Amino acid sequence: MSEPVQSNAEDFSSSEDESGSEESIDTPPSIPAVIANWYLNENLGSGYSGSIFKATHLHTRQTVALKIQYVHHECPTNRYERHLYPLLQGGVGMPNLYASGVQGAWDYLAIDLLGSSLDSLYRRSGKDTMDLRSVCSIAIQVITRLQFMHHRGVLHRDIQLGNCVIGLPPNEKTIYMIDFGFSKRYLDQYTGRHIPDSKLKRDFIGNYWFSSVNVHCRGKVPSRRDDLEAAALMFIHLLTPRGLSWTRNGVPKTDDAHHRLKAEKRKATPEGLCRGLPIEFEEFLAYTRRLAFKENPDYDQWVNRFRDLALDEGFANVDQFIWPPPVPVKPPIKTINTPLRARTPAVPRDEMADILNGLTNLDLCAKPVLGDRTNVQEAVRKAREDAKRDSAPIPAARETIVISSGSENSSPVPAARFQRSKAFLLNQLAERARGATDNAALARLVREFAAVLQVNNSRTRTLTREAFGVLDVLYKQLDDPSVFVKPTRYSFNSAVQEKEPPHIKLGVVARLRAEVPRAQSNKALATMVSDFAKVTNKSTGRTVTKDGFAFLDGLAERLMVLQ
Ligand SMILES: Nc1ncnc2c1ncn2[C@@H]1O[C@H](COP(=O)(O)OP(=O)(O)OP(=O)(O)O)[C@@H](O)[C@H]1O
Repeated sequence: MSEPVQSNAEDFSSSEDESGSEESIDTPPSIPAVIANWYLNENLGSGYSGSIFKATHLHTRQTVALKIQYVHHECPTNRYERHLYPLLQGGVGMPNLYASGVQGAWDYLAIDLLGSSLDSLYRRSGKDTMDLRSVCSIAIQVITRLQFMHHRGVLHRDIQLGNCVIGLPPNEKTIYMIDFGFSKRYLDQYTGRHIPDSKLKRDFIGNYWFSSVNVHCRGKVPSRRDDLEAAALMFIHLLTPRGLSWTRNGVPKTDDAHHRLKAEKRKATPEGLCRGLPIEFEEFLAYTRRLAFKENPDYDQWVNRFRDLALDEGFANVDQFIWPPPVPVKPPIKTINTPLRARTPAVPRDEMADILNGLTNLDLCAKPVLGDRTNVQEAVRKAREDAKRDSAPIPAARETIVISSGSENSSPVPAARFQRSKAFLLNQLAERARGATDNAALARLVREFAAVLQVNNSRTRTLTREAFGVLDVLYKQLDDPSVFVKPTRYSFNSAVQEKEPPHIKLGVVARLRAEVPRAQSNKALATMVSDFAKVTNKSTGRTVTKDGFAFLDGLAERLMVLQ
């Protein structure tokens, strides 16, 4: 899927012939059966500048991966790699280096023998996306690996799926970083100073698919932020059917094709790339792009975000990469927190016909369904009753306040009493949203929802569990009106635990506010409701901001248009 930019994988043919080459130094000799003390077994893979063999030590019988390279290769990466390995020894997911040297025409590195790369696991799965659990595990582990490498003063500079491999049993749940051929120290070994930035455009080092926009498209000097941006693109790629758009035509063969690829990569925004994905991915990519050249990334924050996302989705032991992914015990429950794309398993073609036939014969009974005009009569009658009930005055003795559409000027109510009333009102709203049969009814409910939140009392502007309940029902109705699930508690609980800087919320909510008038379908609105709930959920105090209320207004208006 991805190749280092100089690549055109070169094939060395394996042979028992140990004699040196008579030919020019441009032509590598045949690979011998033994290099130093290592007997070469099968070829595990070949990269741009060399090959990897499974190899056995002639005396100790230790088995390793032997990375060999012709000494006169134009890109002699082993020569650099052997100096980087010692800096990385001892870290989780960092291969051990057992021996290295040059024998005859061959420069070799003996490292831990590891398992399959993420690239080959993903390809062999035959699915058009990877499951969210696996991607969360990958995110947690890869960010942690980069944290370690950066802590040791080393940049990877070639993050890609082929360079992330799993261990062999018993380490098969650990992801290892390999291929430090393009790696570089970014801290001076004597002074500890960060390498300087430069205005000069430099030659590109990295890979076409995931190298950052700054490095790939603008010729900037790579730093820590670029390793993280590449990782973010890799995670998004795994969750995107058929992958990131610029990866779909294969490796560019001409300069023109390469220019087109760079233009496409440059113009892709985090929002555009992550539509329908859990908000964490978009925010992570945006975060990596905001980092300054020398800035120390907040790795822990992002590891925690991906871990919490996985917990919210009900995945256990997510720090471990388990492949193939464990089958969920229960079918996943869809809530406002459920990503739309990532949780939708790819359906094989032959199963699709059965599913469509099943849908044709589906008996929906009398259950009102948005958009299904044949079974709404009963629901319309109920809606009319609801509307009548809404406009009727509420008995004074009842412990609630009157909220009707746009009633922002309600008289102040003592806080404790209002909190109780608010919960009651929100539960009522959720109940009515559940029975809503068209977008106009939902639009009215959204306005009422905003009105309940906006009553002149600062405590009421926060999203309580009941408020999340309303958003959950709304999301369900917009996303898939034929099924209803009860709102889950964990969205509220996790909101209490998590604190995010407010600026993160503002960015997303402002975008939602700007985009809602252009939403093309109820599904698109459902995604926005989900994003709104999540970002408010994960922000300090769960406060609904001005942008948040503007978003709700826009949502109500859009629902009226999309009837
Ligand atoms: N330690 C290892 N254990 C098992 N297989 C490995 C190991 N290291 C590498 N491989 C396999 O060999 C392939 C090439 O390895 P690597 O990326 O280190 O070589 P390279 O010549 O630098 O390649 P590239 O041209 O992709 O940069 C990997 O994708 C992987 O499949």
